[in-house]
Amino acid sequence: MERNNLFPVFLKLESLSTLIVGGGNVGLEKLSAVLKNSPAANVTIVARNIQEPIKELARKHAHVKLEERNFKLWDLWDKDLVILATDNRQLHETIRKFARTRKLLINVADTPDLCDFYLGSVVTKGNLKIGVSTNGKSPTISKRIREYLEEALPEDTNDLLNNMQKIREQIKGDFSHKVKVLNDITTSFLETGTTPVNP
Ligand SMILES: C[C@@]1(CC(=O)O)c2cc3[nH]c(cc4nc(cc5[nH]c(cc(n2)[C@H]1CCC(=O)O)[C@@](C)(CC(=O)O)[C@@H]5CCC(=O)O)C(CC(=O)O)=C4CCC(=O)O)c(CCC(=O)O)c3CC(=O)O
Ligand SMILES: NC(=O)C1=CN([C@@H]2O[C@H](COP(=O)(O)OP(=O)(O)OC[C@H]3O[C@@H](n4cnc5c(N)ncnc54)[C@H](O)[C@@H]3O)[C@@H](O)[C@H]2O)C=CC1
Repeated sequence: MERNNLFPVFLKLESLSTLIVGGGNVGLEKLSAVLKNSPAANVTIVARNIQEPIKELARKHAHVKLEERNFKLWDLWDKDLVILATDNRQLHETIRKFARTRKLLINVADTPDLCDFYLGSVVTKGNLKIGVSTNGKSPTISKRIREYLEEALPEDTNDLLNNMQKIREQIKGDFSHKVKVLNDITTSFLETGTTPVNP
C-alpha cells in the first residue's frame, strides 16, 4: 500500500521567526492558519500590496509585523520558516533557492514540489491538537476529516487531559510502574471516552 512519509512536528512559533511573502488571499489564509494555532507567533509579512483583512489581523496581534514593499533577499536573514504566497512562480523559485542555501524550511503555496513542509488541517480541543495530512492528495478530505474529528471528540476532552496530568504528577514509584498505572487507568478510554478516576 502507498504511505505518507511526512514527519509531523508541533512548532513553537512564539520562539521562532516566520516570514510570509504575499499579502493577497493566499497570504491571508496562511496568516490565519498560523495565528489560529499560535496567536503570539512572530510573523513578518512582506508584500507589495497588503489586503485590509491582513492589516486588521496585524492590529490584533502585536507580534505580526507588516512590510508593504517588494521582497528583498535580506528578508530571509533572521527567519526560521518561510511561507511564499505571491502570484509569481519565478519569484518563488528564486526565493526557495536562497532559502535552501540558508537551510530555512519553506512552504510554497500551490506548489507542493517546492515545499519542505505542508500545512495540515488542525483539530483542537483545549490542549489536544491533531494534525491531518493527506500527503497533498486532497486538502478537501483533510478539511472533512478535521470536521469529523471536531464533532466526534467529546467536549470534556480537555478535562480528561488535566485530570491525567494531576494523576501522573501524583503517582509515586519508578518509571515502569508509572507507565503501567497510566496504561491501566486508561484502558477503557477507547470504549467509553470517559475520564479516569484517581487510582
Ligand atoms: C500540499 C498542500 C501544501 C500547503 O499548502 O501547505 C496544499 C496544496 C494545495 N491546496 C490546494 C487547494 C485547496 N486547499 C484547500 C485547503 C487547505 N489546504 C491545506 C493544505 C495543503 N494544501 C497542503 C496539503 C495538505 C494535505 O496533505 O492534505 C489545508 C489542509 C491547511 C491550510 O492551508 O491551512 C487547508 C484546509 C484547512 C481546513 O479547513 O482544515 C482547499 C479547500 C478549501 O479551501 O475549502 C483547496 C481547494 C480544493 C482542493 O483542491 O482540494 C491546491 C490546488 C490549488 C489550485 O487548484 O490551483 C494545492 C496545490 C496542489 O495540490 O498542487
Ligand atoms: N486565491 C485563492 O484562493 C487561490 C490562489 N491561487 C494562486 O495562488 C497565488 C496567490 O493568490 P492570491 O493570494 O489570490 O493572489 P493576490 O494577487 O491576491 O496576491 C498576491 C500577493 O503577492 C504580492 N507580491 C507579488 N509580487 C511581489 C514581490 N515581488 N514582493 C512582495 N510581494 C509581492 C502582491 O503584492 C500580493 O500581496 C496565485 O498564483 C493564484 O493563482 C490558487 C488557488 C486558489
